[in-house]
Amino acid sequence: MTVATGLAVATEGLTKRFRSGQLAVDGIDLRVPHGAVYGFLGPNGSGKTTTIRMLLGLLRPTAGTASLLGQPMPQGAALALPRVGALVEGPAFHPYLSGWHNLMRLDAADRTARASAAEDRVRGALDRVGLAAAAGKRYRHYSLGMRQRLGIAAALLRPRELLVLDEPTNGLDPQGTREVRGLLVELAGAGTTVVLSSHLLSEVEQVCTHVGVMHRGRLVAQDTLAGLHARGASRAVVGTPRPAVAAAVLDRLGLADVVVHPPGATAELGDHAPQDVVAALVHADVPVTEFRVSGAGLEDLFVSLTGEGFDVNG
Ligand SMILES: Nc1ncnc2c1ncn2[C@@H]1O[C@H](COP(=O)(O)OP(=O)(O)OP(=O)(O)O)[C@@H](O)[C@H]1O
Repeated sequence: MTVATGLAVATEGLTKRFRSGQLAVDGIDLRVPHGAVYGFLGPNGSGKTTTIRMLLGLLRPTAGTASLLGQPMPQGAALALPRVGALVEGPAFHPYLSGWHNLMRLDAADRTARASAAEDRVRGALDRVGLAAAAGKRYRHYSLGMRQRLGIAAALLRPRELLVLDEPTNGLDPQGTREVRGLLVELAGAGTTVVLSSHLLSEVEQVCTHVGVMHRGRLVAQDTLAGLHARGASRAVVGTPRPAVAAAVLDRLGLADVVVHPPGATAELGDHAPQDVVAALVHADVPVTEFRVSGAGLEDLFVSLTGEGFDVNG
């Protein structure tokens, strides 16, 4: 049952079908290496939150397995979760208490933490998320961004090996967004593995080393950011009335991911020189009406993977 792994997060065939019949997560194999900042990217409703809830043991999978820091979930929750900081739909903060007192309450609930150092921990966590000046303000008077940052502060009350954050910059103003992103980069620099879900391609591009792309419950791509850039940057696009023959030529040349796409075919160009590809097509009597190397980058790649545009703001 244990997922044998040296990975910070790993799943095998992780699946969730809700009682309503909705297949929210459909057999995904996540691979998050230690030290990665993993962007879990996908449009709203693609299954990110459901996956994260399963990873944290908050929701039982219908099928498949998940492991967190080498522990099978949910069975190994007691061993794994103290090493994991999570932000998922915010912890239950008390509206009439200040940020400071809310964190003191959460800290007191952690029996493994030394009580005499509680004030230092809370001060440190509020400082890190830029809420020191608002520490005395009641939670109900916090803006959405401040609430989000308090949630992250709660996740940082003790040193964590892994942070799992569901849309951590959602609802933040540009300044708050920059602060949270900076904080994530800083934490990652100190060795913390970070998994963050986002529907913002630009956010994932800015802070992540690895990316998993969700679409309708399926993980349609998973790679390093550099690897995805390479895939997005260099596809050969051939226009021809003989797409099947063209595809066979591309395949024979060793191009990866050959797709027949009438009226033409496309494939990953990889290291191949465009002129060699054109020469081989012509040599094989493929009438080439168009040849180009698509270099439109990640956004186009994601559109081609998911059939949907991504929100590129933020
Ligand atoms: N408790 C539930 N019961 C039934 N269906 C659910 C439940 N929770 C989520 N879903 C459905 O599962 C699908 C995936 O939802 P999920 O919240 O995981 O997506 P998401 O990618 O996190 O999107 P968002 O960013 O909007 O939260 C959606 O179609 C959603 O309506």
